[in-house]
Amino acid sequence: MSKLRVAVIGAQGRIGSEAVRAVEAADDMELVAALGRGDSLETLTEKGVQVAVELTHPDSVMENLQFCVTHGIHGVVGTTGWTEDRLARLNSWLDASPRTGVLIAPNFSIGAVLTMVFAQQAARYFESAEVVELHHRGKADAPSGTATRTAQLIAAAREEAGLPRQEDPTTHGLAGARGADVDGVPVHAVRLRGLLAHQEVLFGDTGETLTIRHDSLHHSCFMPGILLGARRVVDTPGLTFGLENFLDLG
Ligand SMILES: NC(=O)C1=CN([C@@H]2O[C@H](COP(=O)(O)OP(=O)(O)OC[C@H]3O[C@@H](n4cnc5c(N)ncnc54)[C@H](OP(=O)(O)O)[C@@H]3O)[C@@H](O)[C@H]2O)C=CC1
Ligand SMILES: O=C(O)C1=N[C@H](C(=O)O)C[C@H](O)C1
Repeated sequence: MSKLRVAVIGAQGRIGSEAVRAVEAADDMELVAALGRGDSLETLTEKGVQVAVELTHPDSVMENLQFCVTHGIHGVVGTTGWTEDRLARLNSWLDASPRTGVLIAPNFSIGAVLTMVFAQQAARYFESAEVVELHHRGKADAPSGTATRTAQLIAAAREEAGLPRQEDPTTHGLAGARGADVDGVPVHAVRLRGLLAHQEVLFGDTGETLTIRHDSLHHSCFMPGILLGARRVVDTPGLTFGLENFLDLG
């Protein structure tokens, strides 16, 4: 069987360099391009790339994906900073290229995906919920894509269960002290040298709290998810949001 022809965009970055090694080590894949800033996207078509793994920057991802989708190259996207407007633009490119698939994964690590699933399950049972995400000092976006997605899932689960929007009793405070409001769920972002990627989801009700914590300790934790995404996206046209869609979570 022929090997999947894969490119990594953002190949010199923290996660991109790890992805290059992971694709090179995968028996069923061939790394045919490793692009950094300033490299021509035409390389992707010249090398016959089937799947581009996009791990760059919120300022770069849209241009890269527009090129990929319009040239029928599938995308596995870890880059964060997604908004409704950006998703709508991506969907319009996909509509015009109906056989092309794009996976956007706010987080490729199994533990982080499970954190989101568990948070979604717990949300209906607690009066209050907040998210704290902690990352390395080099991160461009806040809150993280994972924390944003987690808060959105919690908010949706609360709404489905008929819970009211959380009321904030704060009447005196500094701007930002209560975090960012993501669909009514406060999200707090910490940036600290020495950290990689960590998240705590805090739930509280009368007389008890529940904390769900996940720690990414090395970029290798994202690699099985990236490889799975590359294998699955070629048979999954359109936009898939979240790695959980490619996992058999029951
Ligand atoms: N979904 C997930 O599981 C994960 C997602 N991420 C996300 O991945 C993204 C990258 O993170 P990280 O590796 O830490 O960031 P880095 O800054 O370490 O790496 C990004 C790399 O992309 C390069 N780059 C920027 N623009 C382009 C472009 N147009 N073409 C090619 N290369 C480009 C940068 O070059 P230069 O240095 O010149 O700017 C840099 O080498 C972030 O959005 C982060 O949130 C990270 C980890 C896990
Ligand atoms: O920038 C990072 O490092 C990470 N970004 C992703 C996010 O924004 O959620 C995934 C993980 O947290 C690492």
